[in-house]
Amino acid sequence: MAIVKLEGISKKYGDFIALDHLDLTVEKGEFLTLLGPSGSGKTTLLNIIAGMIQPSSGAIRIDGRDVTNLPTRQRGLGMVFQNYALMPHMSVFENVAFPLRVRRAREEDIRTSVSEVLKIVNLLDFARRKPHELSGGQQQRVAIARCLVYKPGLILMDEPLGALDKNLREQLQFEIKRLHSELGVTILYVTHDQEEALALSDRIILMNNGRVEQLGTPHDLYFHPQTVFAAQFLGESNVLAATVAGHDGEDQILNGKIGAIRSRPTSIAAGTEATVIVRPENIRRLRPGEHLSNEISGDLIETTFVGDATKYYVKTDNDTIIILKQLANAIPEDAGDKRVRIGWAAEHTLVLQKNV
Ligand SMILES: Nc1ncnc2c1ncn2[C@@H]1O[C@H](COP(=O)(O)OP(=O)(O)OP(=O)(O)O)[C@@H](O)[C@H]1O
Repeated sequence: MAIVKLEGISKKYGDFIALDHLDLTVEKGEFLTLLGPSGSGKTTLLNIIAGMIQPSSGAIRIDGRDVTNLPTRQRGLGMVFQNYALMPHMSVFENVAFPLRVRRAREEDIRTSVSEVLKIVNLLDFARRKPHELSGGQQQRVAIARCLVYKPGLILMDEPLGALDKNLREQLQFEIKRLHSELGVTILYVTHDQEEALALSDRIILMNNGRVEQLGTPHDLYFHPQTVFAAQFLGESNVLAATVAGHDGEDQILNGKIGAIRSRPTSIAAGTEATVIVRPENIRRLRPGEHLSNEISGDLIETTFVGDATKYYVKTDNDTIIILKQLANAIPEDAGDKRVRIGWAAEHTLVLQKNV
């Protein structure tokens, strides 16, 4: 288990700033995910920690030791990448044994350790096969075993499941999560897949243009996004412009194009322009006689079935498109109507200062 500390890490390519003065502490035994769109700096950061890219400025400490100028092999970490990089002419056993042979381990210890990790990744019966005789998911498990075999305290994973289909990804996500809790190793994981980040991580760093947009638990990022970017990157959002008007009883009132919007009180002063965010899954189609703090009428212009849920696109009478999502088994009886009334509770209105 390792603690990683990054202090003021920047990386410039000519005039282009790929990473902008980044500070970060990865706690011992933590599963921390770097999430962000393509080009946001995730791989650059991981490669700087690995020692494969030199930062333009800043320092990296692993377990208190300044490793900024140390080569990769002296940093005491393991790496798993998207292209498994297995040696094609070697058996599964020999691929996994390789890091131990490089470290000149004893033959007997090699046999014990390799068998142990192959058992952990459920590949003991495949030890004699060559990589081309394995599926993509099995090959990736060999790559993970090869990393685990020398028991690094810190494992860096860059889109390790990127090449796999959805079912296999989910299966291996589960296995990686199990390995993490069983071995107590610190894992730094790169993905651009928000669902994967939410499913695996203790904390997520959301990256945007070489900077940390938000750092927090999956729950924090999903339920308390601090910026419109965060709200739109994790999950879906309806984003509406509004101005804080004042209070009515327990609610704060905002005025937007769709009319008055009710939220829980915030510290944003009356008269301030704000951005209102409402998650599609928090908006419901209302049955006759049913009421919520926020209600709007409109025309149902599109319905999309997405398997476990149905998405409705409603055009309000003031020409705003609102998306709502309901579990597939929760479709109201009047599902055929074009004219609909939709609503959400005040506690589901998220209010952000404008321009964040
Ligand atoms: N050697 C290089 N020279 C110039 N620019 C580079 C170099 N390597 C990376 N960049 C730029 O730095 C930025 C960050 O790249 P990086 O690979 O870290 O992004 P990423 O978030 O991992 O993206 P992806 O999800 O597509 O892998 C990108 O805009 C990229 O074009």
